[in-house]
Amino acid sequence: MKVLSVASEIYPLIKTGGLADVAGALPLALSGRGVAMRTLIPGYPAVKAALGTTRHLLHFEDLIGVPADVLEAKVAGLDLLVLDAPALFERASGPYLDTDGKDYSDNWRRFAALSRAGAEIAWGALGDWQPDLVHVHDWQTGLVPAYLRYGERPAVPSVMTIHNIAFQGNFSAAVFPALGLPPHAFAMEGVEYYGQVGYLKAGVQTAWAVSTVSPSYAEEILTPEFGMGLEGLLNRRAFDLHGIVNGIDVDVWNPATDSLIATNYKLTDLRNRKANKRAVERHFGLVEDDGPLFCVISRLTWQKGMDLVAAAADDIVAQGGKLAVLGSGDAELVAALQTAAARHPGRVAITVSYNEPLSHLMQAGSDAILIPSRFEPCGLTQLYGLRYGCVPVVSRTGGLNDTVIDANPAALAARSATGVSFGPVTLDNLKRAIRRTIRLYGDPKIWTEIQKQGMTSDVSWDKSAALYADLYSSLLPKGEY
Ligand SMILES: Nc1ncnc2c1ncn2[C@@H]1O[C@H](COP(=O)(O)OP(=O)(O)O[C@H]2O[C@H](CO)[C@@H](O)[C@H](O)[C@H]2O)[C@@H](O)[C@H]1O
Repeated sequence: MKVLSVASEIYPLIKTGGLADVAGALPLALSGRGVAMRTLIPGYPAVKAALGTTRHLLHFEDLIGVPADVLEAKVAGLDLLVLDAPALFERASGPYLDTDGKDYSDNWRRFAALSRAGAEIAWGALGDWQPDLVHVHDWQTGLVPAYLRYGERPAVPSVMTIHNIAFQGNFSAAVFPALGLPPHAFAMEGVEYYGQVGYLKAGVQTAWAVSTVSPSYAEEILTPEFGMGLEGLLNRRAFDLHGIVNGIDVDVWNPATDSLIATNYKLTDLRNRKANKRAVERHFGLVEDDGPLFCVISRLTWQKGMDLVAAAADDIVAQGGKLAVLGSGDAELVAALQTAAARHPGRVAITVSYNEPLSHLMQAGSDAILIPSRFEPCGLTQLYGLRYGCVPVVSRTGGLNDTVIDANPAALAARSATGVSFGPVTLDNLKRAIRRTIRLYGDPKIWTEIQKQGMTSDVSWDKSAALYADLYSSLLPKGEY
């Protein structure tokens, strides 16, 4: 089966969050299941710099107002189609934001162009390669299924995956005429969304199937609390809505072979984690002792409950713990965490940056990772934590709920506990969960058991890749696959 994936970021070429990890891992996970996936991504400077040999496949004279080309390249086992449109993608700062941290004012055009190119390729523009199905991710590619639906060309099945419903890509109705959709597409059953053009809404409305990245989150987004305005439409599409939990690339994230950590270790020699703990403490300027070391690796946002982490820091320290934070994001939350660090030199520290190698070392050396998200479609850092024996302390929501087994008395007795979970998300409940974690840490036998149970839980893509392959097959003409 041939599948075109369209995504606005992909690991290891360009990454601002979990979407990149999934877009990069899924093609590899699916290749053993009879799915040949090619991924269309924008030609940002970082992407073009990583390409090596390319082949020119396609030229657009006017792709939503600009000329563009499609190049083919193979990088890190990925079969890439790169949309080379310098006017849209060659920018000095990140994929979505300018140097002041504001959305590029032409994001509507940039991602309409990506989507339009995806639709043209789906219709066979490459000539010798036409996909059987298109899989698109998040609002940046939400117009692909809409173009396919309104294109008056042969139907192509599509799957739209929601990684984060908080980002919806809503733009003024004034951009609609430039999108190249027929006038009747600007309607409730099309791309119109509360008087605007909604890219994610368009995708959810017009894709053949919709998925999100965990079963719990697929239930949650049917409610007003989590649906963020899309719950009505999602309820209408509930039969076509699937929750498939993310996996991780267990080769990239393997403590036994990871070259980004200080000392490699396996389940059988967890004592080697200590050298990594010392390395984390040194990096962050924390005192070197055996008290529990908590870490955070996250976008610093309200979604991720980072205000609560800042408020819980005093409690961690009062109980002999330490806290190392790696992240970037909202200035207010950065300031709150920096203030906590200033209150507790040597006990609380923050590195404000995006640092992939450091994130590996932190998973390898910290005792526990705090993830008190207010909503979490899946979450990947708890999966990395499980794989690295860094015990996840998570809120009971979305994918966190589906992937971490709380160390309650029953789970401890059954030897199935893999972390600590709490809910609802309040400061008191987070503090209670931290206290419980520190108590568990105080009993080395139980703690090691929790670590080992986490390290042996299946966080690979195996099961979920099979579910995606089944979902794709279910959309193709019967008997074809
Ligand atoms: N400062 C930093 N330095 C280095 N690495 C950092 C970092 N900050 C974050 N990361 C990394 O970025 C990724 C974040 O992925 P998450 O799944 O936790 O959240 P995100 O909200 O981005 O993804 C959305 O999409 C994913 C994919 O579906 C869902 O799991 C998730 O719930 C949803 O919100 C992880 O690989 C993490 O290690």
